[in-house]
Amino acid sequence: MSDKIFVGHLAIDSVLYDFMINEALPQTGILPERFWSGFEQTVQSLAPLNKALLDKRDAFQATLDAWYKARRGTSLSFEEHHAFLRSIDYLITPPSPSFIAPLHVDPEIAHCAAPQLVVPADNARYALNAANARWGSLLDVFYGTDVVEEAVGYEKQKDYNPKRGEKVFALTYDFLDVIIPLKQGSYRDVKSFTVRDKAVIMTLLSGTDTTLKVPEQWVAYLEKEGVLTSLVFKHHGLHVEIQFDAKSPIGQSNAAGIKDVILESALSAIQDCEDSVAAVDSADKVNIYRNWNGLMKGDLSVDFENRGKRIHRTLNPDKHFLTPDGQTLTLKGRVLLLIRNVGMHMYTDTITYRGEAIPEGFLDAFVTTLCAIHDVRKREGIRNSVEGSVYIVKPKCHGPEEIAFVSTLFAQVEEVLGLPAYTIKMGIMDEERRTSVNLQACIEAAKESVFFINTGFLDRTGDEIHSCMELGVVVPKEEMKKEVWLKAYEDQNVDIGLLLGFKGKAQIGKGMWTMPDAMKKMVEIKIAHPQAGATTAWVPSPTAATLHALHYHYVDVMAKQDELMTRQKASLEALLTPPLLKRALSAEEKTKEIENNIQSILGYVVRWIDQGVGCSKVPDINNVELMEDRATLRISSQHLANWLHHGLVSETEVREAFKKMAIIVDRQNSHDQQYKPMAPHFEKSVAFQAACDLVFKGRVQPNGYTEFILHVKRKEAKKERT
Ligand SMILES: CC(=O)SCCNC(=O)CCNC(=O)[C@H](O)C(C)(C)COP(=O)(O)OP(=O)(O)OC[C@H]1O[C@@H](n2cnc3c(N)ncnc32)[C@H](O)[C@@H]1OP(=O)(O)O
Ligand SMILES: O=CC(=O)O
Ligand SMILES: [Mg+2]
Repeated sequence: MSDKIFVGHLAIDSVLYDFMINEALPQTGILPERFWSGFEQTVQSLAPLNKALLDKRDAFQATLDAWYKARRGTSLSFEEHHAFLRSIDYLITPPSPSFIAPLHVDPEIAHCAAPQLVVPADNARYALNAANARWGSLLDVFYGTDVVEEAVGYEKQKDYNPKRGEKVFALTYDFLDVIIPLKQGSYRDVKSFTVRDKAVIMTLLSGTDTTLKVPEQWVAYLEKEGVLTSLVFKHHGLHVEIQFDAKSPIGQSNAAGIKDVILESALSAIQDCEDSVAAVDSADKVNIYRNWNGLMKGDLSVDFENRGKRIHRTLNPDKHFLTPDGQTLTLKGRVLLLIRNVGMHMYTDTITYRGEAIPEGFLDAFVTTLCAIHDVRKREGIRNSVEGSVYIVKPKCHGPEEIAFVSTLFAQVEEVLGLPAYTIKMGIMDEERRTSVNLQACIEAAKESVFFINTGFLDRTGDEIHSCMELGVVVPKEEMKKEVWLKAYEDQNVDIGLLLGFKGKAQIGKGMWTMPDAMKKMVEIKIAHPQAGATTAWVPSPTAATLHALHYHYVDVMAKQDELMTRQKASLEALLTPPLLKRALSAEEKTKEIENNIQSILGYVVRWIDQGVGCSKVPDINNVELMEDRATLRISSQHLANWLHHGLVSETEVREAFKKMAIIVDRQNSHDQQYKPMAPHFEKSVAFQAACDLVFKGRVQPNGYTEFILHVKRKEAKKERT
């Protein structure tokens, strides 16, 4: 138990206090007195409003529950449903469209279409890797993933497999031929690349010289001792670097001596303090803040061992090249970092005010912005936002009033920290039903600061199930993706973004790829995101970022957006069509669904509770590894809670399935020395109990959120260990 430091009416945990005084505040120009008094005033003035808005959420849900319950089993009329939602002000009249007007938005957000990486901010090794994920080797991601099948003879081996390498080069040449085409021939026919008279010349195996179809695509190069080592091209605003070293093992495998092809990959990355971390006390919060502070100062580093090798990881420097005219071209070595704060429903006792826990989002907003001042004030060295902005992603807001409230909070933070108005830009997660149905008004409420709208379809699915819990049984989880509300939701987000002038100013983003190892499938499917007009979409790893970057070369998103501006807008009727089951399920289908959900829940929760891991790869019932975080947990737990509530499955069946799947999850984790099995003493496993609570008490969790149960149980597990 750490000590409390008392400042005004605040009682601050000493772990946080020491971090603030010794690490975050120095060099920001903000005196501790100013920080704490501004913080206290904010809590005093805004915490009651925070609470009132949460009460309003509960009141809405109670009203929805009663109305839906009365209509259970009847066919829902859109007109009646619509009139009801209007009558209770759940649905408001959209304001007349007016363009957003954020200023000082970095080019990575405003002008480029590219992948967005998300990373748990509590893991310095991953957090640094994400910051450096701007550049990724195309050869490595083709070679190292299932994009190239491991057919006989083509397997990944301990040493380089040249046969697999040939396939990698074949795919690479195909890509280059499409996006940086030659006037004549193919990259596979090039025996040498040269820079001559401010032009790039490709000499083909036939002896013919050729160049680019569009010469302006070549933007820079590098030479070492008169030998060409690098050529840089630009396509759809993204850079592609071909590196040469004829003496390297890979360079020797091809006539032109190509050592690597490097793609500009993730242009932005979200350091996540929310759904992918397990942060339940001051030590956890400070760990996250310390990583973010190091990223903003530019001095975060980490030492670790990987496959017997010692690695010292720091932020990558910028890259420098020569333009054809002999000028220096500097390209950023790192992604633009954004930070996701927690939602309004989270409270923390890391600081108490007059003895009460405070909204954790207030603490996140103050501390993460304070840390970002280190970057905002920099003029040289390792910089994040060259425009001097701080990008906060705000999750789980319900409707325009809450967005307006967050704007007020951010304005207060700016005032206390002496920052110009709207230094803090807001990323709006469109991931709760009340936000989706009022999206235009939500954006209007943050029009001076909004830098993205993103369809967090995972939380949105959980909220869809919870919102209409009383209406009836929902479809199996997998079938949810085909439901009409989901398509309307995705389309509407793009429609409204375009209507309100996001093009060239802010991102229209799409959700996470949840199968981190299924890269071939991702390459086939995730092209749908830029095709739908999204300027970015989430990926779970740097490898996925490099592969998803291909899609932004194949699709001209800006042209796509122009095309979409005139399409028929998504309908509110479709958006408000609940995903109800309309057919009978076989006993086998039911069992499969229950067991699949329970395996995901247990596999995720056991690591959360016992080891504090907030994001995990967990195999589903078909052995496909899935990314699980609190949003996917919200879906699985709400889904089971719905089936239980409507008697589609019994409590006994679910309890038996929990025990059966716990044995399987224990087996899946048997390689982990730190793992504590749940079977056979289920009643003694805090993790097992937490997982059961999430389902059996799921229906009464506010908005179906999982964090209330998780936090209590994680604290209990931590206490057990001390
Ligand atoms: C609904 C939502 O809110 S989605 C947003 C929240 N979700 C996320 O943020 C997902 C982020 N991704 C992850 O956390 C991880 O990729 C997981 C948990 C899915 C898988 O992690 P692991 O099983 O450890 O991955 P795996 O073993 O395949 O790869 C590890 C390597 O990839 C890197 N890596 C994996 N994910 C990331 C990431 N998101 N950012 C940066 N690097 C990453 C690691 O640094 C490591 O490389 P290193 O050894 O050089 O450090
Ligand atoms: O935050 C993302 C989501 O899908 O939820
Ligand atoms: Mg979410």
